[in-house]
Amino acid sequence: MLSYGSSGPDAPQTSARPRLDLLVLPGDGIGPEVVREGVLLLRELEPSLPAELHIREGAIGGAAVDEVGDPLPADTLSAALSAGAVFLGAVGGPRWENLPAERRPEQGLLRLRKEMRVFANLRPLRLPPELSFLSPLRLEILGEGGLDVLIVRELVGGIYFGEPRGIFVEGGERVAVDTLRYREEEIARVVDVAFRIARTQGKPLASVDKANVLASSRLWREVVEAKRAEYPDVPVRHVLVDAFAMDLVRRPTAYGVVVTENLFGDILSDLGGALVGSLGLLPSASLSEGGPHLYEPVHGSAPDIAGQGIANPAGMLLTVAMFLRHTLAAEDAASAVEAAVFATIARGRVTPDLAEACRRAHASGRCPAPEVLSTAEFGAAVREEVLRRVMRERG
Ligand SMILES: NC(=O)C1=CN([C@@H]2O[C@H](COP(=O)(O)OP(=O)(O)OC[C@H]3O[C@@H](n4cnc5c(N)ncnc54)[C@H](O)[C@@H]3O)[C@@H](O)[C@H]2O)C=CC1
Ligand SMILES: CC(C)CC(=O)C(=O)O
Ligand SMILES: [Mg+2]
Repeated sequence: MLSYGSSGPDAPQTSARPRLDLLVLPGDGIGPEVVREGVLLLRELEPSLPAELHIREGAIGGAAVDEVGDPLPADTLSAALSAGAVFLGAVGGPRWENLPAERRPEQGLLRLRKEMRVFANLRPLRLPPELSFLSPLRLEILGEGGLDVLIVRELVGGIYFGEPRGIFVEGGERVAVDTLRYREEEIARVVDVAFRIARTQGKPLASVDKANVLASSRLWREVVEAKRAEYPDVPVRHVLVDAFAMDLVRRPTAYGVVVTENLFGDILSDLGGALVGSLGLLPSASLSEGGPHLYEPVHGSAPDIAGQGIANPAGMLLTVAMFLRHTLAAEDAASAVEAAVFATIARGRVTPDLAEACRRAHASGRCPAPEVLSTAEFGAAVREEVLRRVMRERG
C-alpha cells in the first residue's frame, strides 16, 4: 500500500481534530486521472475540515489483476473495511475483457460494494439553471430550476449478485443464467433511505420497477406500500421502468427522489448522464449503515479517452462534495465545492466532452467562448475557485 500526503498514516497527531483514514482506489483507465484531482482538492481543503485526513492508496480492478492476479486483493478489502471512507475511480477495460468472470475487474468492484454493505447508492442528476445549455433538453422541458433528480439505487442485491449465475452446457448447447433475487429486508432498507431523503427535501418519491412482469418488482412494490404508512407526508407513486425512461426525458420536473433496484438504477443513471450533458459530470455516494461509505463517480474507465489527460474530473470533484456532506457533515465545504465546479463550467472553462455544447451555447449568447481545459487544468481551476469562495466566506 502506498501512502501519501503531508502527514502520513503513522505521523503523530499534531492537532485536536479527529483522524480520518481515507482509502483511495484509482483503478483503471481514467480512474487514476480523475482520482488525482479529487485527492488534490481534498488536500487543499484539509486544513479547514473537521477531521485530519490520512490518505492511503490501494489496488483494485485491472490494475490489481496485473499486480497480484486478483481484482480485489485481500489487503485492499481489509483496508477498505477499516477506513473512514473509500474513494474509487473506475475499473475495467478491453485488456481484461477476456478473463474468466470471477477475475474480471468489475467483479472486484461488485465484491467491494457487497463486503462494504453499501446498499444505498445516491446518484444526483443535477444541472443548475445557469448550466442548462449543456443539456440536450429544451429549456421549457428542463424547467427554470434546471435538473434536480436524485436516483437512489439499491447497490448490493439483485441480478448482479443472485445465484445461480453463469454459462452452463445443457443438452449440448450453452445456456446463460442470471438470477434476480431480492429479500424483503434488502428492499425495505434502501426504500427507507429514499423515503427519509424525500421527506427531508420535501420532494415526491417515485418507485421505479417492472411489476407488470417481474416477481421481484411485485415484492418491491408491496414493500414500498408498507413503508408508505411510516411516511404519510411523502407523496409516492409507482412507475414502470420503461415508461419512466421515457418520462424522465419528456418531463424531468415531475420527479424528485427516485428509488429503484440495482440494474434499473445503473441504466437510468447513465441516461441521466446524457440529460446533464456528460457522464463525466455525475457523482455518487454509496452509503452503508454504520460502516464506511464508498464514494465513486458514476462513469466507468472510459478506455476511449484514457491516457490523454482530457477526462472530465467534475463527477469526481462533486463526489468529494458528497464525502464532505455525508461522512464529515461539512455542509459549507460541500456546497463550496459544488458551487465552484458549476461556476467554473459556467465561465466556459470546460473539458472537451462539454466543449461542443458550450460552443453552440456561445453562438446564442448563453455561454462565454469556451476555453477547453485538460483534466489537470480543470481540477486546478476548481481548486482556485473553491479557495476564493472559502476565503470570501471567512471575510
Ligand atoms: N464504476 C465503474 O468502475 C464502472 C466501470 N465500467 C467499466 O468501464 C469500461 C468502459 O465502459 P463504457 O461502457 O465505455 O462506459 P464509460 O462510463 O467508461 O464511458 C462511456 C462514455 O462516456 C465517456 N465518459 C465517461 N466518463 C467520462 C469523463 N469523466 N469525462 C469525459 N467523458 C467521459 C466515455 O469517453 C465514453 O464515451 C468497461 O470495462 C466497464 O465495465 C463502466 C461503468 C462503471
Ligand atoms: C461496472 C459495473 C460493476 C457497475 C456500473 O456500471 C455502475 O455501477 O454504474
Ligand atoms: Mg453504470
